[in-house]
Amino acid sequence: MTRRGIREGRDTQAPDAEGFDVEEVLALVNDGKGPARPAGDPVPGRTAARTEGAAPTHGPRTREAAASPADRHGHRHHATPWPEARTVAARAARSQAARRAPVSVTLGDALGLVLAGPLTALTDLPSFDTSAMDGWAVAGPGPWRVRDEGVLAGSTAPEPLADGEAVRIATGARIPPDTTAVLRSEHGRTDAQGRLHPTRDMSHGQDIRPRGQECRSGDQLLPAGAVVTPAVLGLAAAAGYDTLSAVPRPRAEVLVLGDELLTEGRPHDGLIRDALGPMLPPWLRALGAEVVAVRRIGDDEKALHKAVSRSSADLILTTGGTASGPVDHVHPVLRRVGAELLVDGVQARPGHPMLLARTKDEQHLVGLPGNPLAAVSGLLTLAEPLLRTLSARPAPERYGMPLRDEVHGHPHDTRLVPVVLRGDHVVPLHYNGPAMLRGVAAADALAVVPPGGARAGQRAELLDLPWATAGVAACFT
Ligand SMILES: Nc1nc2c(c(=O)[nH]1)N[C@H]1C(S)=C(S)[C@@H](COP(=O)(O)OP(=O)(O)OC[C@H]3O[C@@H](n4cnc5c(N)ncnc54)[C@H](O)[C@@H]3O)O[C@H]1N2
Ligand code: MOO
Repeated sequence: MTRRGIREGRDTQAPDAEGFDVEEVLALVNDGKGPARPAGDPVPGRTAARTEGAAPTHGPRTREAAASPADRHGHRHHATPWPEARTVAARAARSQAARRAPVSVTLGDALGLVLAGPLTALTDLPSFDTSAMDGWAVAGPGPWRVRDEGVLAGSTAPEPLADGEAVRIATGARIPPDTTAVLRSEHGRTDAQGRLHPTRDMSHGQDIRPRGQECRSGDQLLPAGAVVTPAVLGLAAAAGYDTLSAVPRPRAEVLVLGDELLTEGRPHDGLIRDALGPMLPPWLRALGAEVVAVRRIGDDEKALHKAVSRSSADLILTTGGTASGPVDHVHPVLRRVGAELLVDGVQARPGHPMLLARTKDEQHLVGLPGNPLAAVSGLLTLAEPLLRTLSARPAPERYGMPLRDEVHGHPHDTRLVPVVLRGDHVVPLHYNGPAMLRGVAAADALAVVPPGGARAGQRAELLDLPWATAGVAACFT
């Protein structure tokens, strides 16, 4: 089923049946008659939207990763275009050094991983001739004499049948040698002498699943690179596997910067709650990572340097400190550790100060801006493609849907705007400012709005939020 198919299927249910009241969300929906307060978009793009017909498209760029040093006085001149930033991030971890060797994992631990080699059948499936129905195994044409003892699933090798003989058999039981067909229980009747008669025509081999019908031992069932889904776990178990060879989850470490952050209670005295510490670990797990640590570093350059230089994670994510404020320590620390800046600012709103650096041959760092929606933007722009490469996951199929409403654009930068799916359209949400999570918390996806904006009815590329497609339990456990 296509993504659209899934969507349409879901949308045919009354939204209220899911406990999700459209009216409740109207306060968030960008319908032009929404809250008096504007959407919180800080960019000077409101007039630019009127040039919507001329909105540039995201063509592929050939320029290699921006390796320029950080400029503490602004990012504009070397900021990477948004589509290119994603490509750079996806390619950054392709080197042998960045990849980890496959691991053997039990089926119970393999969900969501990617197969490091093909899944090859360890047995024929079915591994013996099997009854497809409850009924009788019969030999030759009826009527048949019925044996006293039946054959159940899991029972040892049954005795061969003689011509004119039948035996009670259960679905999944081994077919006795010389059986010619299985007669379904609803298609047979026993006469006064105890002889079994068919009540309808039957064909030779009917309702027998022959050994090897699905596969022969050694057949390739799935190629290397397949994602282990619940169905793959079932197939692997059926085919005889106890463990699978898989690409391990990349290890991610989160470093939360900022002296102003509280970990509990209400904001007070200029202090605010840390929104990223609780949000990032489950989201990173949904993107394929194993989160090895979340550390709170404050605004302490020494502590940040120590944490970065000691980390053995495949990916370090910092939050905050990417801009040019007095305590924005990410760039200085990257210089101190001799990191190579691959992306230093992205032409994206929110989140333009986001960055990607190679700290060691086998280690990368994604600097997420501190504003929470800007951090989400950095997560989806840089961390998602990088983790996808490291975990060998396939790139999701790109797709888009028409916007119900016009979305104002930034003159130069790509905007990522939280949207909800409603029928054949996506509806942009209010509260999409860089410091706000209210929009994205109600959203199904982020719409990619090209520089210059998008008209109502214009198709926008969508970045799925993992829980919108898979459900919270499926993607986070
Ligand atoms: N002179 C300039 N100042 C700023 C620019 C700029 O281009 N020039 N860009 C602005 C933009 S856009 C963003 S986004 C932020 C990025 O700032 P940083 O990455 O350095 O982040 P901080 O300054 O540390 O924090 C920004 C903001 O976010 C709050 N924050 C930080 N961490 C968290 C957290 N874990 N949970 C919730 N909120 C958090 C922090 O208190 C600040 O309010 O820079 C602009 N400035
Ligand atoms: O536009 Mo910033 O990058 O506030 O998020």
